[in-house]
Amino acid sequence: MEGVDHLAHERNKSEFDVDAMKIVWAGSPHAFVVSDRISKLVASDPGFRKDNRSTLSRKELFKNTLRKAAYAWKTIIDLHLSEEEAAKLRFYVDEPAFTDVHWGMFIPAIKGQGTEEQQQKWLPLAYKMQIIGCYAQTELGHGSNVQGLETTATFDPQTDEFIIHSPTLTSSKWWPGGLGKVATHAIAYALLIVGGREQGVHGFIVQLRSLEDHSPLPGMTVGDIGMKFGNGAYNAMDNGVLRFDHVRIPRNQMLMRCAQYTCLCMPSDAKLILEPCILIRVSQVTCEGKYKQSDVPRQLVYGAMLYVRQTIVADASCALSRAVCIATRYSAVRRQFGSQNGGPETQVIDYKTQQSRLFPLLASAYAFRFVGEWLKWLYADVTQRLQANDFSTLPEAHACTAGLKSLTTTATADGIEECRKLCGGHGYLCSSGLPELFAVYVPACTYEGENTVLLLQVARFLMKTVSQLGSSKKPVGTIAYMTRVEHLMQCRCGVQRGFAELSADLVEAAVAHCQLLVVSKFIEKLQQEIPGKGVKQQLEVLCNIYALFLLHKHQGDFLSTGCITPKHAALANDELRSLYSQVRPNAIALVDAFNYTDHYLGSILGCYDGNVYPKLYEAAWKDPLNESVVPDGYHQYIRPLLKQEIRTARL
Ligand SMILES: CC/C=C\C/C=C\C/C=C\CCCC(=O)SCCNC(=O)CCNC(=O)[C@H](O)C(C)(C)COP(=O)(O)OP(=O)(O)OC[C@H]1O[C@@H](n2cnc3c(N)ncnc32)[C@H](O)[C@@H]1OP(=O)(O)O
Ligand SMILES: Cc1cc2nc3c(=O)[nH]c(=O)nc-3n(C[C@H](O)[C@H](O)[C@H](O)COP(=O)(O)OP(=O)(O)OC[C@H]3O[C@@H](n4cnc5c(N)ncnc54)[C@H](O)[C@@H]3O)c2cc1C
Repeated sequence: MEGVDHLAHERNKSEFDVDAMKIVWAGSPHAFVVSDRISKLVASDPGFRKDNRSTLSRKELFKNTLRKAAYAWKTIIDLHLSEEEAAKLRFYVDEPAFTDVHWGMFIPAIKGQGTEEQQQKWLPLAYKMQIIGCYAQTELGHGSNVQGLETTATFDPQTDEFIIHSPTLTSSKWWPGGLGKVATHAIAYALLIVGGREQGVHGFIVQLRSLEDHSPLPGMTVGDIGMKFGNGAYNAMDNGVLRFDHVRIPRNQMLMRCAQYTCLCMPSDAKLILEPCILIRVSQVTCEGKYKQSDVPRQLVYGAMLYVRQTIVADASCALSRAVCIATRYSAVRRQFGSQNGGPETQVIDYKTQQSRLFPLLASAYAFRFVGEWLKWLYADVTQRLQANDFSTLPEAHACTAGLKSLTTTATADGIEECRKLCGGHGYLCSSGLPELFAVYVPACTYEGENTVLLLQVARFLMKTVSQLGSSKKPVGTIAYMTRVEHLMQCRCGVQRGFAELSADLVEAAVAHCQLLVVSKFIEKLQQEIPGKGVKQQLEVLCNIYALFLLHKHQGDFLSTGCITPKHAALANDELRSLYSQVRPNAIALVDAFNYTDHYLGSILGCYDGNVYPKLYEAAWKDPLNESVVPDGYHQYIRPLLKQEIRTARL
């Protein structure tokens, strides 16, 4: 019945202060208040409904997304929402759209790689959405290998312009979100060519479409790359294709914070030659044409990717927690087998197999939340250091963002699929919310750095650390523990056998390094002051589940390396079962702490009141296929089949 909480009996079992845990999950009392208010605002506004998405064609879906983006922007303006509140509104609207890339990549790239002048010119336009931006780096032929990008930006000293060109089919920009139909501007990454010399890949602000009639500007061939995985909401995103035909842009549209090309003061008869002049080191090119080679890492050009990767880790905890919330609530509602003397059947959440599959994912959602908080701090710290020309932590920041992005997105994608399976057949219904959540989420394992490619970066960082063991450069920060692997030094010559040869094993080592990072940050979180009755105790249980689940999963490695004995392994498994029993009475309260509205969850199986079956039944009849009792096509195809005369004796 409506209005009845079918999960009340579960909520009454809770042994901790759920409201206090909601604040821990949100990050602070302020963050909770903002999230709670904005999520309810979105949920209560029919303009943001999303329950009809699965019945729309791609063009209808896309147009509806444009409508929602415009409606969201109007809501932000009308309600005078802050940047924080606006970001929360876009989050709870929960619609993959061009705005994700505009706010999540285009603006951060200008902030991170634009000079002060460039920021002053372009950011006000972008913040007011008077231009809509996309991040055009990937090409048809290259995505992972950024240095292999083929788009060229050739400097023309005669006109003080860059000529942007797509020299080959494979140099076509391919995948950038928002590019296909909406973006008016792009940050296009291209190989800079100055005076015939290649100067590496840099970012350039390029206008794509007219601000008057939205038509592509001369020299631009641009469109959408077509339908993507499943029929999910990601098809509302216009990932595009773009070819440049000798498009000219002013020199001041090259993002120059990491590099600047200035005119040399040369005798008038000399050809103007431009050399990179890295502003950060204020290594101005002198009038005599002297240029001090700077040691600023060229990878500062990759700054936007560092930023997005750390946001993706936070996103992983959100996506995984959504799936776990659905599967946990449904596991408490669903009963199957186990009836005693005609009594109720057993809740599937009480089966040890269900607990052993579900509770590690619940623990992972919390673990990723906390490591995401730490990674946000690390990113802010490295950004501050860069301002002061301190590049010392940049390699570690790159390794951490790359590794944790890879680890958390893989675990989350796998976890969403596991949650679908934990819900049995009904998990395969769109009304469960899980198929769409999976379809929208899984590209996170690929975009912003393919996960294996990123783990190889972590492996490279670890091997570089090993190679420095014994030197005066002691490992610090997240690799400080490696001082305890001095024995690796002896086998260093083995390690030289070839990174490529060992890469599959090194990727596993990289995963282990990142798992250690997640566990250690969870432990550090528990060392903080955590208010609320029973809250810290619950988090300790979840931390132990996360760590012991990993120990169980990788038992072979721990045993074969002598890190644990078989006795330890047995004790760990026993403890894990005990921990599952401790979580069981608190499971519903632990997912309530995510504070998701039914609108945001978009799942009948995960609805707050647990009133699943009537809602499933009601939803079925809303499917367009049930608009007529006799389906279209019956008279044309089925009736002739049923009425056909059997002409051959054989049948
Ligand atoms: C939810 C997200 C929210 C908002 C986003 C909006 C919408 C969501 C939807 C989609 C977003 C996705 C958008 C995209 O996909 S954008 C395109 C992303 N593309 C990539 O990530 C490309 C991946 N490839 C790379 O990053 C690089 O090519 C590379 C693999 C790292 C190799 O680079 P390369 O130049 O060849 O360098 P190496 O020779 O491997 O290394 C040299 C040296 O540099 C160091 N390094 C590499 N990268 C970085 C970095 N980013 N920062 C700092 N340092 C870096 C590397 O460690 C090495 O150092 P050594 O000391 O070992 O020399
Ligand atoms: C939904 C979605 C949205 C996107 N949005 C954007 C966007 O807005 N802007 C943008 O610029 N791009 C975007 N991209 C593109 C995305 O960034 C790239 O697809 C991604 O970086 C992976 O690159 P790739 O496609 O070249 O993969 P590849 O590198 O071709 O990967 C193919 C396989 O090769 C393997 N591999 C590659 N190199 C190595 C190596 N050195 N050693 C071992 N194995 C290797 C990989 O592990 C993988 O298994 C998006 C992609 C998707 C799916």
